[in-house]
Amino acid sequence: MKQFYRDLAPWLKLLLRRRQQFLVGTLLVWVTLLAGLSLLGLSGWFIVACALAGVALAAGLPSSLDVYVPGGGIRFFALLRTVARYVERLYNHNTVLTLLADLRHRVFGDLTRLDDASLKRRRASEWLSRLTSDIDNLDNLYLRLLIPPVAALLTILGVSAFIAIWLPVVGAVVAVVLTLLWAVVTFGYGWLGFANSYQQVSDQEELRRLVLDQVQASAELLSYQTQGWHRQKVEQHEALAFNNQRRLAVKAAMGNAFLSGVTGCLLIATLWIGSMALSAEQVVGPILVMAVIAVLGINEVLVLLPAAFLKLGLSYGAAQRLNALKVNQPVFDVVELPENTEGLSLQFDQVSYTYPESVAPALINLQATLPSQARAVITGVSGSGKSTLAGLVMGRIAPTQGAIRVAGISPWHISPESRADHFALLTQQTDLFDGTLEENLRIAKPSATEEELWQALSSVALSHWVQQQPKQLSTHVGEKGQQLSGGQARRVALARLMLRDPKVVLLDEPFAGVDAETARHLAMSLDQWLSGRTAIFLLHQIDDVSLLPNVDCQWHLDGGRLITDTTADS
Ligand SMILES: Nc1ncnc2c1ncn2[C@@H]1O[C@H](COP(=O)(O)OP(=O)(O)OP(=O)(O)O)[C@@H](O)[C@H]1O
Repeated sequence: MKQFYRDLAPWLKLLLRRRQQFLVGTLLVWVTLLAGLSLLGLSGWFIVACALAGVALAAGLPSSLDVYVPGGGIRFFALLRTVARYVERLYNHNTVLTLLADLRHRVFGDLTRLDDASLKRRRASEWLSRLTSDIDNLDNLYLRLLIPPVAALLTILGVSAFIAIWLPVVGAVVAVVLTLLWAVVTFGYGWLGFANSYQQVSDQEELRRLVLDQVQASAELLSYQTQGWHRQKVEQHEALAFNNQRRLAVKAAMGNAFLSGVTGCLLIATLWIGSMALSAEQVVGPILVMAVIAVLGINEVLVLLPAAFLKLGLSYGAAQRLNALKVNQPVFDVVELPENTEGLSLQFDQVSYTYPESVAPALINLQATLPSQARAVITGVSGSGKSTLAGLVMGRIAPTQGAIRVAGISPWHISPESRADHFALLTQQTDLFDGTLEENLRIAKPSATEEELWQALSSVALSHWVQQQPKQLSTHVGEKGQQLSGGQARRVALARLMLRDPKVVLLDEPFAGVDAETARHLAMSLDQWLSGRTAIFLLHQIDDVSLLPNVDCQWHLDGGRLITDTTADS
């Protein structure tokens, strides 16, 4: 129970920061419910009173009835119910949208503070579901699990007190039975459906993952003729998830049946006790009818609670998953690198890095120094740790041991803005947006002139090709640059990088995917552009030394260890 509260507490605190809206929203729901019940009760009273007055007159007995006051009351409650419901919907929807914004802001903030290794541990679709369905489930906490039960309890107490004015015993019975019923359909049902609804969170995520795999990897599955095997996996999981949902639906149906059963019995009890009071002339007929109709209407107040509380596990599961985003988030003061620095030196001091959930370290005791404005080439076979090293230098992950320093400062501690200004990395994977060439280039420098864009394209031997395109700079590159060849897309990424003015540059396989002549062109452009910057080339092997002029250090990564004794002076 303690753990349950601890997991939900941060989100409840966030929701209750808007407690004023919560109170007004609850009050509006309460007024709407009371107006509805009052309308029902008063109408019942009025119809019976009219009928009795009519019967008395028909029997020749003197009888009178003031129809104006109750008639006015009925109109008042009818209007109040409509207006209160309208205002309540407007107000609570506004509150819910504000809360959604609060929640998204908080979760998005947590996501942006995650390091590369944590981000890579999950798929983009999983992060998306944190931002969408998990947040919606937490939002339900407010909309379905906080406001309705409070409004329902207040209504129960209000109706019981109202009945007790004429029928104290009935009022007491109604209060006790409905309060117990309220406890059962809230706490009891929360407990009853917890395991199933908690399971539903992971079921949905797993199902989404499997279906996405089925679609995304359809080409591979088709070529290996294994789409049936994978579809079977999806179907098996779907069946499990469906079973779980069915159990939850059965519980919800049983909950409603139980609720109707208890309120039905309460209605009979009210009628029975009230009839005894009527025959003892303690109460008049119309009042008894009003009490019975009020009890009848109370069903409406409670009817949504069982289904909402059966899904408590959904909100709890979502809270737990979102809480996990905060784990390992470091707390430190970020620093800025000086604006106009000439160059930045790099120092690795016994740096080791082990990925979370990995046993073997990816990098072991790296010891090296790269002076400011110097160039290094680091070679290493696939899996030797080159990308990990790049992630460390870029400050995307922090060393698990040792220290890495850029101009004496740990990159991990440098602000993201300052890092973006001073550091640049060309990764092996090309990330282009589904837009035009110009839009993709301007991401690096929105204020770039057209001349600068052409210059950058010319540096990567693409200007000629772009000039031949009908739309030139407005040529669409497609999603992830799919309308370009692999080599062209990488060159666009390189041109984008060259539009900036970073002091530390890391180039992961800059010559991959291009022919020998283009590679020479790139090497020449890079040589000029890298002058005055500190640079590291990350390569599997050196195929052509002439592509790497002016290299000061040549290092080799072997199984995560850096061998620095191969010094080149070209
Ligand atoms: N996100 C990750 N989680 C766990 N282990 C990882 C992760 N990324 C890389 N590794 C492991 O770390 C080691 C170094 O990987 P890294 O990607 O740095 O190698 P690399 O030299 O860049 O390889 P390549 O040339 O193929 O890109 C490998 O053993 C790899 O399995």
